[in-house]
Amino acid sequence: MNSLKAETTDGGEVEAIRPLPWYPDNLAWHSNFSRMQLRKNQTLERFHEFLKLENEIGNITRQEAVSMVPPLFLDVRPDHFVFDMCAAPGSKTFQLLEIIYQSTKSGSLPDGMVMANDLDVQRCNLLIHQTKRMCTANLIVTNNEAQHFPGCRADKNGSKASEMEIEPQISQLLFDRVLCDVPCSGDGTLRKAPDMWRKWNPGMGNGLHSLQIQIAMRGLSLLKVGGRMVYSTCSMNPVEDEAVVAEILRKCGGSVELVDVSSELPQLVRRPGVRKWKVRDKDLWLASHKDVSKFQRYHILPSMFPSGKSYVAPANKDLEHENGENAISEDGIQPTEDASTEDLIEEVSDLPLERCMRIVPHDQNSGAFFIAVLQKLSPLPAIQEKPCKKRNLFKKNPELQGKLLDQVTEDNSGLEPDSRDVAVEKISEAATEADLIVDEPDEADMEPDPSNISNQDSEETKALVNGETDSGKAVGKRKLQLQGKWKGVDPVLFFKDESIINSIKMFYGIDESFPFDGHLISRNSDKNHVKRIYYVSKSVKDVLGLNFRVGQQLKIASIGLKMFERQTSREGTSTPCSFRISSEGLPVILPHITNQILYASSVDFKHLLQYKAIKFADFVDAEFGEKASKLMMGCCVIVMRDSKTMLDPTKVDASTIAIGCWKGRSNLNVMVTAIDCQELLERLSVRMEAEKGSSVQENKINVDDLQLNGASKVEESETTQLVADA
Ligand SMILES: C[S@@+](CC[C@H](N)C(=O)[O-])C[C@H]1O[C@@H](n2cnc3c(N)ncnc32)[C@H](O)[C@@H]1O
Repeated sequence: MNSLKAETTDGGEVEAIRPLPWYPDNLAWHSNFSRMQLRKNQTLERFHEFLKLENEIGNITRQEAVSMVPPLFLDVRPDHFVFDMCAAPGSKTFQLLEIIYQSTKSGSLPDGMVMANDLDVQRCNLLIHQTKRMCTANLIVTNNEAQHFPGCRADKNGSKASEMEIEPQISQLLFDRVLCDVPCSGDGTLRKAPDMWRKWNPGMGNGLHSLQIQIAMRGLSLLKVGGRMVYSTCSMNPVEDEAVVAEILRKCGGSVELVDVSSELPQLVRRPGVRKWKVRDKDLWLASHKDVSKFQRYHILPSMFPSGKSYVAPANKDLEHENGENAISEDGIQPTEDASTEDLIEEVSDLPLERCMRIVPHDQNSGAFFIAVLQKLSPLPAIQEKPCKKRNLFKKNPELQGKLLDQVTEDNSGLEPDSRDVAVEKISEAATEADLIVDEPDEADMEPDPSNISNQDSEETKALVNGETDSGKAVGKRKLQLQGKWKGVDPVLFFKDESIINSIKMFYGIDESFPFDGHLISRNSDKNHVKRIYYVSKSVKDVLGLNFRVGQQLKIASIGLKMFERQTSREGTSTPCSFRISSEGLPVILPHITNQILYASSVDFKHLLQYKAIKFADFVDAEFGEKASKLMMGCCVIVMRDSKTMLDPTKVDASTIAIGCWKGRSNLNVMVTAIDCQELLERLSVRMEAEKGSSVQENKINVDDLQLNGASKVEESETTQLVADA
């Protein structure tokens, strides 16, 4: 750290890395070094290399500073079930997992979990890659439309689902916390993405407004009463921000509160949300829905304005020219192309939107972000709890349908002759805005009746966690789903092959305290060809035990922690257990392994990492070599001996260094990737130096200062941070 402080580049003082004042426990750091400086200066280059390595391993995450704010306002606890609705590429998901793991002892898993969802498959893959570094059994990654995220029903027949807190009337999985970081026009990133200056136009925000409302509403319907949801965008456009928040507050009619969080994170400089704004459509400023012409009416919605009020044009009154240019409102206000904003009478919202937060770049040298914290006070009005079907819209209100249809047909006299259907669709939208939807789920949305599921089916059904269906009649369809044949998604199956599970338990001497039952997952419906076995936490297991609604498949892209991998034996020898322990899973199962485990001196451990394979006779500690030669053929675990493990070998914690090896006929082979070996060697040299009591040499970065084994964050450039794995 001191060497970084002293560094000068290009003749000028370079500010050393510093903690972000608003991030709790100094866990986020900022640095002003440019990429050029990091490359040119030798000390900084080493620092850069260190950052890259630790980022790859998952000890540090580089991230936009303000992008880390929304999870902080979620007030997440380790036992929380958290839903990250639009999660890719996953920086906030990683942060949420870190918080959940914060006070969890090594070798045990937190009680909570994170469900991270994103619609975009490729971005989902980035998210999976990003969160893989966390090595967590408490994560489900899904690939669904957030606004139609499947609901699920509690299994009333005593499955684990019943242990979860489920609102009885709604009977679906509910979350303690929801992060709703919606897709937005992204103008808040203009500083770091100058390209945005050319691409941006106000239509981008207008086009996203409805989707943002739908996603936020779905988030609130999946939130527990008493739970918190954070709505955020990296846009400063009120149409995507305050207008969305105002509309959801109106729709929720008192069941949701916009929380005043002015006393939380006091060092974060923020500005209050706005209560008045105008809406831009192409080159027109619109102050109220009154100003909206009939041609604009289908993309400029009442909810975009501060009052949220809809003004339907009076019949037979032509409010604008045929070409739709200059709209004249009922008040006679005529916005023109060069209308100045002062000419228009502004609406002011009567909602406490000043409780929203606007973070602007020039306040604390960051990107821009909008954040609103919402709390669910009571169940939402029934109408909002389920996604609605437009075709059922007027089932209970044919009169209204007739009235609106007449009006639309009249209003749309200029439309193509066959556009009546389009018009009906538009009425549906208008009615949705006016909360006139009659919510009647059609058959495909009906919940399966658990009493229709036989015992055997029930087992099978529980085994299938990816898109269950059972109406009693639809067994054929369900069988197909059980085999995981639906498009593009691997099935998620509980792994129950007793012979394999027992061979693993016996071989590694896994003690009884380690819960296997129902925690193992495979993604291959052919039992004989299971290559990987994943481990899931109790929380994830419980979610999988729920019955997701018929027709609403939960598309699971990734789940749990890769714990065991099938290993064909080397040297043609047979081994009693065909599954090796994967590096990712090792920290979780390590405290429970009693066979095939040895403790090596730091010197021998270092040699293993350096040379990757060592003959038994070549170990410095001959006794260790002897013990290694007596291990069973196959996978084994080598732990680095330190003062703690010397006294009690079962005392492993976050600082314990262990690797998977292969015990062959004459040597031990390391089964760790090259990058992991490199990181472990770095860590080892720091540890060995510390043990020797010697101070760290000059010009060498003290990685402990940077909290190598967790917990530091450093900003690489103006807008990039490094977040450590807690
Ligand atoms: C602002 S980004 C999310 C950033 C993310 N929370 C993070 O911190 O890394 C918005 C994400 O929403 C996704 N998205 C867009 N439409 C969606 C939808 N209908 N349902 C779910 N995700 C959607 C996009 O693919 C994009 O990854």
